[in-house]
Amino acid sequence: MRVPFIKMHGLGNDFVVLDARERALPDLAGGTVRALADRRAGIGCDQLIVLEEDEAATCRMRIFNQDGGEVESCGNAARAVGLLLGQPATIATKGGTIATRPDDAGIAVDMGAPRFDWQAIPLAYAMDTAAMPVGWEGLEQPVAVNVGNPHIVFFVDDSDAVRLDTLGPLIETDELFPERINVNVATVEDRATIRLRVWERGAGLTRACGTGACATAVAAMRTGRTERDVTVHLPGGPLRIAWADDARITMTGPAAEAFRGSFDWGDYA
Ligand SMILES: N[C@@H](CCC[C@H](N)C(=O)O)C(=O)O
Repeated sequence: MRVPFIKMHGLGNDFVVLDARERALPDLAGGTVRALADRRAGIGCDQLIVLEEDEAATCRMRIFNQDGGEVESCGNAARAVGLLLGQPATIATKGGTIATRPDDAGIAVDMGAPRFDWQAIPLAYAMDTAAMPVGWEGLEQPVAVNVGNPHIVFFVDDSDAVRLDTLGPLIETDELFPERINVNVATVEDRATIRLRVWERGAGLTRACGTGACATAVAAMRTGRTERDVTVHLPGGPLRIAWADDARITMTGPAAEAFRGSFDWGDYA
């Protein structure tokens, strides 16, 4: 079976997008996702995205990390799919329904409302998620937030100096996080500007993470570090994040299509 795909990215966080709205795909096993996402032997991507029909929304977006696991949300993929859909659209995900619309700066996404309860992150046991009494080798007192998927945010003097390649996997898999976690290290440059690097659950270091930018901005706003409208600078470029009224988060930034191709399902099944 020949399957067409679209290679897309948001600030360098890249995706293989499969459109199963008109022609259903066979069941996606973790091994198939890993093989397709493999940068040496497969097509290569941080996340595999599958678009399906949805009864209530414009479409459903399923998100698979490079490690094969299916997850709840992906901010950069939301902008990429928003670009494909072209007009104001709603996208159902495991993490909730989000809304996209074209904007002068690319695609604007209504990402929904953040959650802060320890059970909603989720954490293994109760604690204050605004200043968690935990630490890993100098990274201390993080803020936890769920923006459809789980994030922990460390505010540090210089995010570029943090050994995220070794600390990221350690924290991601700590038993405090029953569903593992995305790890953000952020430096507040001023009250409207944040510098951010992200170790993504199931994908490792990426050029950008949209939900990481949302979680970090909300964590900074919630703890009084910034105003309610900030620019978050990731290695791949900037995203604008607003959280005006303690309700829904708006993320605005670019998305791009890189190329289209097709593959033989049997080569990866
Ligand atoms: N790259 C994404 C996030 C993808 C999912 C994440 N790794 C998770 O496991 O929750 C983004 O742009 O938000």
